[in-house]
Amino acid sequence: MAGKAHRLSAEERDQLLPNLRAVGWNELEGRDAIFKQFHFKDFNRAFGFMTRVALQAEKLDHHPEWFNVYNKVHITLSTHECAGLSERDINLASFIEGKSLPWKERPTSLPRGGT
Ligand SMILES: C[C@H](O)[C@H](O)[C@H]1CNC2=NC(N)=NC(=O)C2=N1
Repeated sequence: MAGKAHRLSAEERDQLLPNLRAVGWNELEGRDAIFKQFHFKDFNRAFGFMTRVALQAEKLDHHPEWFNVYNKVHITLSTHECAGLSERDINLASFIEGKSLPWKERPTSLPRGGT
């Protein structure tokens, strides 16, 4: 991992977060982190998704906080090193939204607070 993580500036957030908000990521209240709920057809698809994200997380040396029950995966991204949102979180979220997901297995996101 090149360099130390720094918390995103207001300008960086203005530039980087709208794209992620548009696909269902939200900023948490009370913590500098982003959150999204994924909903898959079944456990196999949820776990396959988690496996792809896990392998990429290892590559990036940047890991999600997540929770899985059956076909639901809740993901929180934040950088412990700087106690907040950094570019690493944006990179991991971008991967999650893109290359990790074969088209057919793209999850549909749930509104926050959904079940
Ligand atoms: C030692 C190792 O580089 C660090 O603990 C990495 C691993 N994965 C990480 N993941 C996240 N989300 N934040 C970090 O600061 C972080 N740091």
